[in-house]
Amino acid sequence: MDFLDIPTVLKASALFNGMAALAWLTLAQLLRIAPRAGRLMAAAHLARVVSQGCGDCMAGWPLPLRQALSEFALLACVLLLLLAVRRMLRSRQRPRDIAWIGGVGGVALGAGLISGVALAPPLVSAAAVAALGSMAVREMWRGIGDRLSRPVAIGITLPFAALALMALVHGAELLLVPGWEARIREDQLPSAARAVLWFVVTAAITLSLIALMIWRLIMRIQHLMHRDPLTLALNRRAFAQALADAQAQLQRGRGFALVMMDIDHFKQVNDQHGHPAGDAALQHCVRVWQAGLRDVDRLGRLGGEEFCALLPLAVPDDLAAPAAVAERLRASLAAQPLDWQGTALRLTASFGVALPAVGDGQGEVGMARADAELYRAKADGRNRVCVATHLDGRTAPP
Ligand SMILES: Nc1nc2c(ncn2[C@@H]2O[C@H](COP(=O)(O)OP(=O)(O)OP(=O)(O)O)[C@@H](O)[C@H]2O)c(=O)[nH]1
Repeated sequence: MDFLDIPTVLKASALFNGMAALAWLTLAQLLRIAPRAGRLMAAAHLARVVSQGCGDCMAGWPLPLRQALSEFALLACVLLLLLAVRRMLRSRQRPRDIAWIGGVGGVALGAGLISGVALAPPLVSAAAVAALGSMAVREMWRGIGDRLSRPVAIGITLPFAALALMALVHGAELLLVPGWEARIREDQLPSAARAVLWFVVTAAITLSLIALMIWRLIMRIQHLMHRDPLTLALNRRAFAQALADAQAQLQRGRGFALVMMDIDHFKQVNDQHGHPAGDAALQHCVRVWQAGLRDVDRLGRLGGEEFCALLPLAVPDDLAAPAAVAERLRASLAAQPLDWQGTALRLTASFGVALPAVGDGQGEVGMARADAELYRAKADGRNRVCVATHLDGRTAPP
């Protein structure tokens, strides 16, 4: 690479990392987009600048000081990067493992620098970067592997795999290729090709994190579009879409049931305890019901205190299964009063269960039948489940 000299590459890399840190800070502080992950990424980029000797602004500094700063900054950079990945993926994993690797790596680095064995610090750094890089690959894959298309997930994960691999290869060459110790002692710069490769990997990692952030934003927007803001159940429009999709599946033999539910005497909660208590009651009911439903079930808020659950069925015509689910939901709500400012508010709800009709594009027939059963449950005294008596919803609506 005759057209590129190493100091130029290092300066370009320092400039890129400085600007990337500024961009992440702007996103985090001014726009409040992924603020914690953004701050961690900004710190990681600044650590990267230090690890590369800030372009060549440390040129006049004593070699041991430069080496110590560079190795510790590289370790810090990769630690911060992994923390940022976890924040971006909203991982609940505690950072204890990262703290351990950071602590052990830091002590080993310190010992290596003090020992005067020239190969020790870069070897420790390479091992730590390889370990942290592979952790990032594993976590990235766990977080997005089955939520994004395969090529996109591979593309986003690849730079972290490249980081781990390059650190491994560097560790191996330190051990196996003669002459490295002398090069480190004489403070020889890496080749231009090597410097460019590291620069490209750093830039690719930044792009991966940006892609992750955009994906998170899209997920957030979709969440806001599809969810009722108070209870986080599906909103009416999203539920209608889920129902239309389920109706389409019904043609292919995949059955489902509708469970319409309505909180009993909800107006009294508002009237006696105030609107905030009513809001808390709605949230409480959804919490209790969601806990009793499976991941494949969809719970939607149709409006006010009326909800509907769509339950995919293993056996298409089996009304007994959704009836049992509705009974369980009824019983669990009745058994778990809401604690409202020290007062136990006993809440109950009425349920109507029905099967959908084939060929009913938007599912209106099934909804009407479940609604009729709900009406019956209210009329029969509330806090009960009523199930459509005519089981064959496919051919003859009642
Ligand atoms: N706090 C709160 N109240 C709401 C919300 N949406 C609707 N409501 C109230 O829900 C109440 C519904 O009352 P009704 O339709 O009379 O039903 P109910 O009192 O539950 O009586 P039954 O259904 O017959 O048992 C009304 O007072 C609405 O103002 C909301 O988002 N928050």
